Amino acid sequence: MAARTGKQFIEGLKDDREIWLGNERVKDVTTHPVLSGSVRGMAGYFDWQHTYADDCLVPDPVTGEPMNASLIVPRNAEDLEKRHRAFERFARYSCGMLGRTPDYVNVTLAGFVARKDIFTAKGDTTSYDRLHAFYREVVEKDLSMTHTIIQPAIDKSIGELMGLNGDIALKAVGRTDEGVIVRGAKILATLGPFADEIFVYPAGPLPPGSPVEHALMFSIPVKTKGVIQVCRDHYGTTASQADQSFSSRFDEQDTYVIFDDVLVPHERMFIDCDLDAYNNLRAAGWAANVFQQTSTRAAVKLEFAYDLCTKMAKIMNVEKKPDVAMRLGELWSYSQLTRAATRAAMIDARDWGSGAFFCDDRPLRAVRAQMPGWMARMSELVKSIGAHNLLATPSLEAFNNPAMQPLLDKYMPSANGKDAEERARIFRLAWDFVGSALGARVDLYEHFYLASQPTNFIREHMQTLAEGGFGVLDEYLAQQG
Ligand SMILES: Cc1cc2nc3c(=O)[nH]c(=O)nc-3n(C[C@H](O)[C@H](O)[C@H](O)COP(=O)(O)OP(=O)(O)OC[C@H]3O[C@@H](n4cnc5c(N)ncnc54)[C@H](O)[C@@H]3O)c2cc1C
Repeated sequence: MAARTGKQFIEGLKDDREIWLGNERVKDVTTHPVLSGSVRGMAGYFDWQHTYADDCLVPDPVTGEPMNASLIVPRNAEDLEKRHRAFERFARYSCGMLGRTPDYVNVTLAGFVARKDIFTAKGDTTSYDRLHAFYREVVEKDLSMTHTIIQPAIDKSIGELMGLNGDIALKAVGRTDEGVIVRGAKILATLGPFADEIFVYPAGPLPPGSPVEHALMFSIPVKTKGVIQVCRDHYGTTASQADQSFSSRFDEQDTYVIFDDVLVPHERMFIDCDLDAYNNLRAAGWAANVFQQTSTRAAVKLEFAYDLCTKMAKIMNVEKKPDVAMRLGELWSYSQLTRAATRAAMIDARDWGSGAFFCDDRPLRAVRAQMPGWMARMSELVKSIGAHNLLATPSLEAFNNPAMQPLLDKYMPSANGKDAEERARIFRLAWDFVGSALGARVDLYEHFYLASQPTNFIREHMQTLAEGGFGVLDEYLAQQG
């Protein structure tokens, strides 16, 4: 089965996965009253790839069947261009509100597959063969993957694998003929309850001297015995799509994952207690590969925010008022800087080794480091432009009520000649975007999903320091004689 439909995606979720929501073990995520709206939203993504097949699907080079373009193993500029079109189209499905549509982890996996050299550095191809076989399974079954890669550092005063942190962190604790037994936790797994596979791979290098048992990379079905997912409160609602366009469909959920003595079959273990492979993988172009997807989503989301804010301003007749125009221009600049960085990164793409053709990572890393700040500012701008109007928003169902409708039409119209219903629709959408419970969660997501802003700034400076800076100062000083 190649590129699935929404219906096929939903069928795939009907199993005995262990998902806890509050104190309830969810029997079936697809029919659960609180979660089913999210299932519908994610099913829509799978239908979307067929609706926009020209952008989202490419022929699988092995079978010729349609395949999600995010699974292309990138070998040249044309591959990057094709998958860029898919990222763009997928981001437009939710206007960037869904951070973890399956193309995110697909592109990660395809990037790892492109770096065969890292897995075969010691002359053994077993790990790579397993990874490649898994990749083929993802392509042919169009599986949806979550990833969970961060150690649950509970005590932030010590290292991520020290003391209590090390006790809780995921590690190999035993072996059988069938595979490796793993125990411990990881944070978080966005999309976890709605994924087919849970993919664990290196988040960053482990400190020198770390126990090798933590150096793991594998993927297993979400339904595997012992994989326990603890949900946060769900912010998806049962409201109509018209009233809460995002919250009714796009809460992708974030779970805390416990691996309670889980058997990982050998054929699904890609890095088995190998510190070198673990520590080298991320430096082998991970950011250059994945940030093409994340920056494309960010650009779409920022452009959506610009359009939304401009529409709100027009409804109030203030789109040319200097203080509002200044804020709209600020928002525009974030969106276009993100676009420009993505395009520049694609233009300067190169072979990173082993024929892996990834973007130039520098513009993408720069944008990534800024993005938590830009997204926070975006939320602030939506709120400052929308102001009280974000709450003066009758339900769209109220317009069907003969007693309410004339009142709403008379007292809550737009300033620009559009009707009251249009006004309510736009301001409701804006509130759902940044002010609802889901909006607050998405704000947190943007702050942390690719590490916090301080972590990014520090990392980029340290890398540039190690590379010797830009050389501009030395060149100038040399001119002075
Ligand atoms: C909604 C959401 C979804 C997520 N989904 C996933 C997922 O699907 N898979 C996954 O593996 N992980 C996921 N994560 C986890 C994410 O990877 C971590 O949150 C991330 O690694 C940051 O770690 P942290 O939360 O401990 O924050 P930290 O980076 O420790 O930051 C905590 C605070 O300390 C500040 N700070 C950090 N370092 C410094 C410094 N050096 N100097 C000054 N201040 C500093 C930060 O600004 C912040 O205020 C998700 C997180 C969120 C919030």
